[in-house]
Amino acid sequence: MLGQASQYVLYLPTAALAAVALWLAAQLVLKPRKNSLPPGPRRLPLIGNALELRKGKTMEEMIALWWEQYGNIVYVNIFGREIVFINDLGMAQELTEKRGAIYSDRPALPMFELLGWKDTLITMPYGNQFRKHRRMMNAVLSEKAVDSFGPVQANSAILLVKLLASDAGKDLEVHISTYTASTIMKIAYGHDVKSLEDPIVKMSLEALTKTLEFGTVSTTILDFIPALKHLPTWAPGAGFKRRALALRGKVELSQSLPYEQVKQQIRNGTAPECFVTTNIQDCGGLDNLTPQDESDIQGAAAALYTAAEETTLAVVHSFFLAMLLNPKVYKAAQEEMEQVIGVDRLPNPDDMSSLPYLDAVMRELYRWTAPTSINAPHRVKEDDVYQGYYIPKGANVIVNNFGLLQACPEPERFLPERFLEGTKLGSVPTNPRDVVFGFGRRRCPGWHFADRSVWVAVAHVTALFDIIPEVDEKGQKIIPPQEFGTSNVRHPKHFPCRVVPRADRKKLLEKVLD
Ligand code: HEM
Repeated sequence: MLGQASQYVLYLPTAALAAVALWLAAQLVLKPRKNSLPPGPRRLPLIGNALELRKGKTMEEMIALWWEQYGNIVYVNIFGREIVFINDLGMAQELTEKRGAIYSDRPALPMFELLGWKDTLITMPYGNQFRKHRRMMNAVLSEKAVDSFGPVQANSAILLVKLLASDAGKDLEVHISTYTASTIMKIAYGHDVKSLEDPIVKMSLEALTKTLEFGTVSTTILDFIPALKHLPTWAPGAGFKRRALALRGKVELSQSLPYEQVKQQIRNGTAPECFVTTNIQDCGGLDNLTPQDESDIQGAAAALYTAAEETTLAVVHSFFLAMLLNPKVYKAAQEEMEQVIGVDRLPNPDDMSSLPYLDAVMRELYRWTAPTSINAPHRVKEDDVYQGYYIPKGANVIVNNFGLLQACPEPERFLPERFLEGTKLGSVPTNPRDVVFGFGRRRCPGWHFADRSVWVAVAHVTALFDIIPEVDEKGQKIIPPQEFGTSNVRHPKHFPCRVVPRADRKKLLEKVLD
């Protein structure tokens, strides 16, 4: 008979084998290997799927192709940058909300940094500084706080009405842009804006639009091959760097100049109440500001304008196109407004809940426009497993907002009825705001404010104006095509139209213009 100790010796190889088997099983179950990455196009060594990008004209087209071929979760690797595209609302919410602790980071955005955007929430990694900026923003942009902006938004709406009445909407985009700038500049810096010729707005707008020309955030050449930022400016292929550095001075000035203006006003005792003054006071006043406080307040204020301008413009501009192409819808919205608030006063946000048809128009507007067709990337902080798929640490999870909002019958048609009767809704969520403003802990902090701004503009226009086709030299109506650009924020392409006072609202309009 063997002693106890010898028995253990005999069992050792078996135990070791069992341990190895268990370890292997655990690796397979808990940490699926690379071959269980989500489906996606076949990758080539080093360049991964870079050649795939030739197949579609835009990122949206590429994603649509992959979606069709591989399903709701697609893995793509471009020069080592791992991207997981999500084409399903439930998946998007599960990952970014329920697993928000690890799905709320942003990837480094070297092109943004090269361009001089600093301490801006939009590109900030998930961490303490992120939480500080979200807190600063929530203090002024929460649903409750936004209630207090009623007078600012009403004044900006009057400015929009005046501009539209001045030239029958000939410079439509300029007027909407002025409207957006006037609300956000007032809130951020207490700065009154009457036109886009305002020097601060002019500079900020140029910095923003030229930045967007560099490509969709996180999908520029530099985002895929960050090492390219070290190319000397004279090198062939370094054109992007020369252009970026040429713009950098303007980007930096667009952040510092309005901020310095408020500081000067504080010194003079003339500072208006606004985001910058409130935050300087919260830090104990000018004398107690640390350099990091200064950089944070400056960056956060600039982010307000940067994030608000193009997005709000895109949605309000799309409203004009939608109403021009769908006169019956517009007529129905006007009739509802007439029945509910009459003809003697202008609508205000207190009327929102009494105008269900207009609300359905707003929902369809967000769906149809899909202003942020590709959501901003959420970087994964740790390896994860989702539905058996391995999601590697560092991957960028990008939700295909456009795809989610197109998942209904006749997606190209503007049909507010979808949201009233639930018909032709397909798998589009009943509130497209749950998609267009993003997800989880990175969801747009300005969304209450943005939604109000869009509603106030849309309601004022509906109350006072008709939107009719322009005519050509032969007197024929020009019906523009339903076309959108391909930039980061989805805008309608320029289209002609006339915005004329409603015949039976002239008195009210005169009162407004007085
Ligand atoms: C219709 C207009 C707007 C749309 C469609 C929109 C949409 C979005 C989306 C999709 C994101 C990314 C969310 C994510 O990563 O999941 C975002 C982020 C952001 N938005 Fe908006 N937005 C709008 C207006 C505004 C306004 C008016 C403000 C400020 C007053 C604002 C401030 C921001 C900021 C600061 C971020 C960055 C948040 C972060 O990274 O944590 N946005 N927005």
